[in-house]
Amino acid sequence: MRIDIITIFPDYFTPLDLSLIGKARRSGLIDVRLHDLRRWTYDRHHTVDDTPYGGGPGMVMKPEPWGEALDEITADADAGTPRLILPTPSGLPFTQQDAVRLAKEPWLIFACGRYEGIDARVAVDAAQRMPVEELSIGDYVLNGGEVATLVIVEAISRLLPGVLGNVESITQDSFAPGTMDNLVEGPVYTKPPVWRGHEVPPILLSGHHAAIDRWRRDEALRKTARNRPDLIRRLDPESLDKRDREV
Ligand SMILES: Nc1cc(-c2ccc3ccn(Cc4ccccc4)c3c2)n[nH]1
Repeated sequence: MRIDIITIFPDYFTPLDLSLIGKARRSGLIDVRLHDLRRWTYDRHHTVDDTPYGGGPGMVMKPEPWGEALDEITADADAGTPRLILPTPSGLPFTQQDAVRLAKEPWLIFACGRYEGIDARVAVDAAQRMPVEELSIGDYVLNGGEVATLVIVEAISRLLPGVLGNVESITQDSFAPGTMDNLVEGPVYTKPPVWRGHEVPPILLSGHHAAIDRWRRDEALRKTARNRPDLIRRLDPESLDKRDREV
């Protein structure tokens, strides 16, 4: 997968050199390219923002640098058609299902806005040449799109074949399609069996794998009901067996 990130703060993305994503980049599994938006400004101050039409507080990002940046980056015709991702508080909620869907894309471009956002015409113009998605990572306001882009890139990259050593752990993720659809995962434990007087639930040391799987599903249902009753309401009753309904 190719990922282009356009930002006025490229240093925000040094975390993508670390850990599993860093390893995936070095092995060529993911091709991440950072672009400083100011490269497409030509005035002495490399201006990327201006006052909002209609008045109001703050500044808006000018359309010209974005248009030229996207033109140059997408001119790389042999890489296929990219999908443009625009993090914004007003976007569609980004979910695990979106991560699964976007992990299948060959090329993503992330436009990291700042100030009060990017001139709306940038998304309209880009949509004439590629699919554009405005995505929110949650109902809180950040100062720009960089942190949201890091979140989305990590959620997608960990699903790419070869990035995580243990594929199994993906299927047991919270919200993972299939067994964990709309459930959060339950508690996890490791050695020692007793720590500060706290015991690991004996079932997990029993070796009875069917019973262990049952216990884990019960705990996932309990934790989902406690922390995410909104997800319980979304559960397809067909996906619940008789035992589930007793939890
Ligand atoms: N889920 C999520 C995404 C963002 C986000 C993404 C990109 C930008 C670009 C500028 N801002 C600041 C901003 C403040 C207020 C109104 C609009 C924009 C951004 C915030 N916040 N929260």
